[in-house]
Amino acid sequence: MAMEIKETDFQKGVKHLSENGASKLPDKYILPVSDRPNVHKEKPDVSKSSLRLPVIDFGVLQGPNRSRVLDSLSCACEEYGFFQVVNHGVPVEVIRRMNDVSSRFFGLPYEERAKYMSSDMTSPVRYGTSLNQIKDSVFCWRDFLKLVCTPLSDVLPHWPSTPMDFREVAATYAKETKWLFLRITEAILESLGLWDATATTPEDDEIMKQFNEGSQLMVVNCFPPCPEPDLTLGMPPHSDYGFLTLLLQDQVRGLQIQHKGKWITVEPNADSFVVNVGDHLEIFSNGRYKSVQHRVFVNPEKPRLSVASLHSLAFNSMVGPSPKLIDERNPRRYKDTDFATFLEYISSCEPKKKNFLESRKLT
Ligand SMILES: O=C(O)CCC(=O)C(=O)O
Ligand SMILES: [Fe+2]
Repeated sequence: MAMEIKETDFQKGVKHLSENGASKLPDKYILPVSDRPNVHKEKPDVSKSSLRLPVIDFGVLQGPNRSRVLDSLSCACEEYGFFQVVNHGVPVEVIRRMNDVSSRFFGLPYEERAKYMSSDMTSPVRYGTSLNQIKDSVFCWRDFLKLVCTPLSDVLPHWPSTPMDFREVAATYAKETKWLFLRITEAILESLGLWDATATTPEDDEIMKQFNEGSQLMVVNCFPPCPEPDLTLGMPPHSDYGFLTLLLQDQVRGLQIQHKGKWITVEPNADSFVVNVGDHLEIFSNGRYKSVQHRVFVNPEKPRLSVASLHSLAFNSMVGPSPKLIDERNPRRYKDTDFATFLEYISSCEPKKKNFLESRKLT
């Protein structure tokens, strides 16, 4: 790279570096050999290293053959911790507009994006780079915009005001994904024997009320082209904190999940949502459904964008294994947890070196 790169440049993020013509990856991003993605050098044998996630047809789920889809759903959550939802009912136009406004946001001049930078983890909007730009010793090749979505009317005035249609488009997208999350959650609870779509009880209504009033966070991830993608990652291995994540990824490959001890690339599928089990659902299901580690590799030519919508119970509520899933054969496997415990845990050390879920396991 022609220019000399200073710490202040790293803090400005990877969009800034890539726009300033970085032709070599700065040391700040170079991972130890054992942590590198290893996907660009070898010509991947697609059948071995990539995967089409189990497909959940949402239209069929809402019809007379629901039970068949519930079986596939529970297999997917047990075996992969990931599935894709097709025929999901979120209008294609809502998705297209969200992708479009997100890329226009990242196309704004750096100064405009930087208005939303904050080190306050609870801020309703937070723009930044890497995973934790204060603590990470090695940076990852990712910029992000985090939007707290609950309660929407309180947070909306804090969201970016440029591009002009940002708030309207992102709020519509947030509402649509919340609706889909609630319907998928009903199916997940039913697949665990904890909810019945044909005969809901006051107890069922109460649990869905808690999810309805739960918290939602959206993260727009921007992965610009990277000069030496073999040496770094867009996101290091992690699991998602909440109950479920609904992920919109574009047509550029990048997402990999841990499956049978290997990193497997998830094949993008247009117009579908990738949904994954988060730490809270693993705990709530007493270990039956798996919150699986995943990571993102980056690309030498193509920019990649993803929008993750993360859903959990309200920030102050406790999550523990459902009493109905604990018995003599299945003893309680996790301690109860809440958001404060999580924040305390991740701020105690470099996040990617730690595994919150492991710390919740009873041995
Ligand atoms: O970009 C992706 O495919 C994954 C993003 C992700 O894992 C996250 O935002 O937690
Ligand atoms: Fe994730």
